Amino acid sequence: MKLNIALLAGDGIGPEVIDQAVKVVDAVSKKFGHEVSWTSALTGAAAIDAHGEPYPDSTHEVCMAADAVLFGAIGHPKYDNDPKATVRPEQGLLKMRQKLGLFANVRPTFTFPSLIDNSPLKRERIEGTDLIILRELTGGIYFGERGRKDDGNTAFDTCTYTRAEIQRLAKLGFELAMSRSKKLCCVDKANVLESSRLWRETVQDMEKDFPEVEVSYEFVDAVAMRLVQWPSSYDVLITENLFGDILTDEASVISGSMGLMPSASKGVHTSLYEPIHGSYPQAAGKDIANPLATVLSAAMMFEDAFGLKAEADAIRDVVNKSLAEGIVTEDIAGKEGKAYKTSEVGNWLASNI
Ligand SMILES: NC(=O)C1=CN([C@@H]2O[C@H](COP(=O)(O)OP(=O)(O)OC[C@H]3O[C@@H](n4cnc5c(N)ncnc54)[C@H](O)[C@@H]3O)[C@@H](O)[C@H]2O)C=CC1
Ligand SMILES: CC(C)CC(=O)C(=O)O
Ligand SMILES: [Mg+2]
Repeated sequence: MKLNIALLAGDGIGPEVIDQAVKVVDAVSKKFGHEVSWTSALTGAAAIDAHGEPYPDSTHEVCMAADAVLFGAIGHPKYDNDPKATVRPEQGLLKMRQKLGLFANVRPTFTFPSLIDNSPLKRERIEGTDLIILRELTGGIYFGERGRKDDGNTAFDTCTYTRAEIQRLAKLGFELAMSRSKKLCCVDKANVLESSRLWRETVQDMEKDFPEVEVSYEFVDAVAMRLVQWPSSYDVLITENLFGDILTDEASVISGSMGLMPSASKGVHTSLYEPIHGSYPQAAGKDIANPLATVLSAAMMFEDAFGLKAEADAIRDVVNKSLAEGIVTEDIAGKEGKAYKTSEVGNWLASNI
């Protein structure tokens, strides 16, 4: 099979973790007889430096022409520490999600058998965790009207959702629940927010179309607590953009590191695969970041975008093997264990696949 993949490395550790994913994708493709064609393009601060904007049209064209997009991360401290910057890398991420119509971000949270004791949470709490947070990705407060009042001292951001936006995300959530344990949790703040009340009302209306799915409705503040208290009690959770962003970083603690959690962003025009973490600027250029979240995102790409499950499983198997054998970066190795470089982990994965 010919696999046309757009490659957006981005900023910070993005290029380093993407390099490892490319090695693994090339290795698994070789093993299974696929031909990979990579087309690279700039996003984020790298694109601002080269083109003056963080998601140039040329990058969009590359994404649209590809069968799938593999993305690293964007973000640079020079913008993070300058609140007055008007062009920012993150605008590129949002524009990319919007222009590609990537409305559903599938973020699984799971544990790795050999890492259970790496989590700061107790083994008995997290064992058996296998949940998916389905985060709405092109609506809500990240895309709503925002600004400053004339006095400059009052700022506002608006959270807006339409019924149709909620329905398309919730439909995926119900379908996902049907393919798993038939349990769905709608996470909102309907005791306060009108947009959350529309979420709840819309999901309640959809229940009749999926009578086998047991739906619960929980407030986001309580979910933030229960997620680390008793994560294995959840299966599929659906939620809006901001809540999903925050809850998934929190949930990564269950697995043991932010550097482990992959995601798939499903869309109208294409699908994009990306780690849930950011550009981790403190580690940029040091060859220490964990590449596994990006490698596992590539596994999701094989399964979802190309329907190649055996290839995806081969990647997951070699990742599990690397963890079991201690071929891990410093975030997992801890103070006593041997820490491998990002590139060493990538090389090991590619040669053991
Ligand atoms: N999708 C994206 O491109 C995202 C971009 N960002 C951007 O990234 C920049 C940094 O943001 P932060 O809030 O510091 O989030 P971050 O996710 O980059 O890093 C937070 C912490 O998570 C850990 N971490 C993240 N990735 C890791 C990896 N691969 N291996 C080991 N540990 C890892 C590190 O302890 C790090 O300090 C900002 O400019 C932000 O806007 C943030 C989140 C997502
Ligand atoms: C710019 C942010 C919305 C990026 C982020 O934190 C994420 O997508 O998880
Ligand atoms: Mg985030």
